[in-house]
Amino acid sequence: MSDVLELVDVSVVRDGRALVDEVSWSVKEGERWVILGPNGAGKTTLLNLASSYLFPTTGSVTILGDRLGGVDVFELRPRIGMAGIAMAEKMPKRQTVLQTVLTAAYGMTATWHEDYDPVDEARARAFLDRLGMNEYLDRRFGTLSEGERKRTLIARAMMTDPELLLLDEPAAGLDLGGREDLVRRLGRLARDPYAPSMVMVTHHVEEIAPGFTHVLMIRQGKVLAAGPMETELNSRNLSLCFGLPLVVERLGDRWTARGLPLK
Ligand SMILES: Nc1ncnc2c1ncn2[C@@H]1O[C@H](COP(=O)(O)OP(=O)(O)OP(=O)(O)O)[C@@H](O)[C@H]1O
Repeated sequence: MSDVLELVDVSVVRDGRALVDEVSWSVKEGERWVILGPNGAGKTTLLNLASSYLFPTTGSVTILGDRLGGVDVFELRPRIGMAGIAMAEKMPKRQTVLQTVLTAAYGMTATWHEDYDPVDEARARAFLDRLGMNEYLDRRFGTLSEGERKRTLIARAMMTDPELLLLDEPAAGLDLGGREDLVRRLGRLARDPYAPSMVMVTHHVEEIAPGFTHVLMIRQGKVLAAGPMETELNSRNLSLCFGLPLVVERLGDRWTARGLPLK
């Protein structure tokens, strides 16, 4: 299996502080990673490196075989799908759901008056259908609920047929039903052998969909644990990661965690 993403001794330093501190991490083809860590740990900074929107201060980042610094990022970016809050903010609110997804095929966020290829439109409809959005095709993006927006942006991220899919807190802000609906859909995607390699940032182990294979835990920019979910996602690592005693349990193909009561 080849590396989809490889970070070697990567640091990102701002104002004399390492936001990401000598991180070495690799994602191989077909793996589905979860990044866990407390607020401010450096999770989004890692995704920004992985999506080529941020260059490291030191160390090397290789994405889909191309090393950052030696490649035209505008050729690399269409090969990476990204869905997250930063992307939601860039989307024109008056654009319809279908247009929001379709514009990704043309590397744009806004629609112009060019004619779209019917093949692209069919693909956009199919991705939206897979994410349960086929009733909303003509709705304006700005009128969608949080969950509907997140599902639209995941469909959008799939549109360029990416080799690497990056999801930044896809379930944040969703109610219980919305979260469970999204987890089911992400689980279907994660188990699809034709789906791209995936990296998902989350704060909650309950949001880990079945089919995710590996976990990276970071704290204060440093890697605390990285490897297969079965061995690395345990109470010891999670407690060290979040800085309080936690118990993590596996229930079937899902995970749950809780803090121990105060004495
Ligand atoms: N451009 C910047 N200059 C200085 N500090 C920054 C910059 N960007 C991010 N930071 C800081 O770097 C740290 C890591 O930020 P990052 O957004 O990667 O964390 P995170 O793990 O995604 O956090 P959260 O879970 O709260 O979203 C934070 O303390 C943040 O304030």
